[in-house]
Amino acid sequence: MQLQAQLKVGAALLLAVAAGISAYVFVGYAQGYRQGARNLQALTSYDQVLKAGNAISAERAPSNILLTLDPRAAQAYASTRADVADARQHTDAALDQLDRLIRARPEADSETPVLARARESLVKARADYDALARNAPSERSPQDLQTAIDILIVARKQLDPLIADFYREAVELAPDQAGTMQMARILSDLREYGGRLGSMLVVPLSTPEPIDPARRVIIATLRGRIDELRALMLARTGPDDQHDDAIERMRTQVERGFFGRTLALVDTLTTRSGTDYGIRAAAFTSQALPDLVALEKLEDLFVQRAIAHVTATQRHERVHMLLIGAFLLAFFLFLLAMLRAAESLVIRPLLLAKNEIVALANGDLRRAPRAGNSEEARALHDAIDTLRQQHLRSMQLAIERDELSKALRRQAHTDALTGLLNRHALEEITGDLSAEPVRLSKGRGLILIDVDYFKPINDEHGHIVGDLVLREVGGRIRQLVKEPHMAFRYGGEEFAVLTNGLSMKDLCLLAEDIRRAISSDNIAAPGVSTLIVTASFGVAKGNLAVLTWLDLLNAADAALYQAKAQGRNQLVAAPTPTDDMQKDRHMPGNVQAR
Ligand SMILES: Nc1nc2c(ncn2[C@@H]2O[C@H](COP(=O)(O)OP(=O)(O)OP(=O)(O)O)[C@@H](O)[C@H]2O)c(=O)[nH]1
Repeated sequence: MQLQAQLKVGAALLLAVAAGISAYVFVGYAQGYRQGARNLQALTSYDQVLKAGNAISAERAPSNILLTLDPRAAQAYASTRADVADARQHTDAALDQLDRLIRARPEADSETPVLARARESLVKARADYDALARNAPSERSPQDLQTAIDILIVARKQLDPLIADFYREAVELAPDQAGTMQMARILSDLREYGGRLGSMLVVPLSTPEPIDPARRVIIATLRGRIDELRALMLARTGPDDQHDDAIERMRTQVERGFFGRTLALVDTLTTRSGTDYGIRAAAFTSQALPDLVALEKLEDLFVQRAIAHVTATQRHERVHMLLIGAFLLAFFLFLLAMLRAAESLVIRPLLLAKNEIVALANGDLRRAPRAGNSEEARALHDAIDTLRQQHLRSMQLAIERDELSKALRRQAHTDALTGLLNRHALEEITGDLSAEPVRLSKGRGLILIDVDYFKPINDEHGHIVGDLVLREVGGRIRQLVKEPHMAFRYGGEEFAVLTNGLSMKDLCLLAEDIRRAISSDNIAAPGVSTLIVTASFGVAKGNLAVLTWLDLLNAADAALYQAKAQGRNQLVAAPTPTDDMQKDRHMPGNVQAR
């Protein structure tokens, strides 16, 4: 597999593993987050049902005060009526909000019957209150007053199952907040029992009349219940309880107000046997109300603390989910960057290096553009450069060797004295004449030239002059022999001209030109005034009788021999089958057929 593909597969595997681990952790946090959302919903419902309960409880205070007022005392009556209207509006809003929360829950599809019953009781209680309030105080029977008060208490009681349900649900979902929520419930109960306790005194105080035994039993029961709740509250407040300044301040206020002042007043009033209570119902209610409100506030502080805790946990889970997502994204980008870096730092330089090496092997010595700045890429390119230098050197060496061998060849084929090709060169063309005869191509012709009476020149003028004569004769031959014909020094004072494509007639004309060129001019030599040499020529051409190089040489040699024999300074053409018939007609000047 290619390195690039391997890297991609590796990166994909790494990404898959990272994604798997992240997904596992992410799912954990997501579950926590969802759980947090459910906890928050449960806590919000619990908070709202407590608020609704408190609202009904709170509605009692202005309603009870209204029952103590005379409609004719218009200002006080109207003001309290407005308070009642506000309280009712507050209760309705709280119940509506609770209704909405219940409907928003996945399991609920309509208003709970509990809530419907609470609303019914409220409607009825409010109607009773309103009917009573319209009458003059003297026309309000204590019995009717108590009935209206009781119905309002019943309305509040209707919510108890809902409070219990939501409390249980909230504790189950967020057990770590159980203590806080229990505190809230205790405070809510305290607020209700405190309110009911006050309501039990409204009729005796407003009539006024002595507290009847039945009412005393109820008051004693409520008082006992309040003490129990207080004990429970104190038991729940341990040294490990979370410290919270706002809660502590409110707790102190509750201790002093509700448990101190209000309960002491209730206890004082309930121990009276006559009707001289020393305080009117409205004043009593107004005095007790802030302490009941403090209970509500303390309860709310506890619920809000639990909600804040769950919200913080949920935010924490969300931050973790975002962090995991960011990590995955960063990891993906990192892998992508690594892949790109590997491609530009490793793969591209490798591919370019491969191409460069292939080009080098094919003889392309050009430098390729460099790729990759890594030390390894540079080292690779340096190595290729070294290879290129070596390749260049060996190519130069090969060229030099080639030129040298050409020069040697030339040297081996050149006669040092005349500069003409030597006999060895001729034999390269004609082959080894002593071995198997080599067939001659038809157009070939040969002129053998032998300087006449050369020995006497040597003898008379010395070898140096003899050499000079040979050089001059060779030069005059070269002047006349052009491509494709070739001139050779055949040996000693003998020369040869090898022709190609010439007819016998042209061959003889060439030989005659050479003969005249040799003999026509004086050869200048130091110490010699007149030096004219002649030469004899034997001319032969491939024909029906001359089929091999040996035949050609023998034929030319025989013709030369004849030219010598006939007096020298002439040329003799070797006979051909056709030549026999036409010899006299075509032979130029000094030419004779043998
Ligand atoms: N200076 C010189 N003389 C050479 C060279 N090669 C051969 N010779 C001489 O050439 C002479 C050839 O003489 P011969 O073969 O007798 O021929 P000739 O004197 O030319 O007489 P014919 O060919 O019969 O006309 C010899 O004396 C050789 O020594 C050479 O390279 N330089």
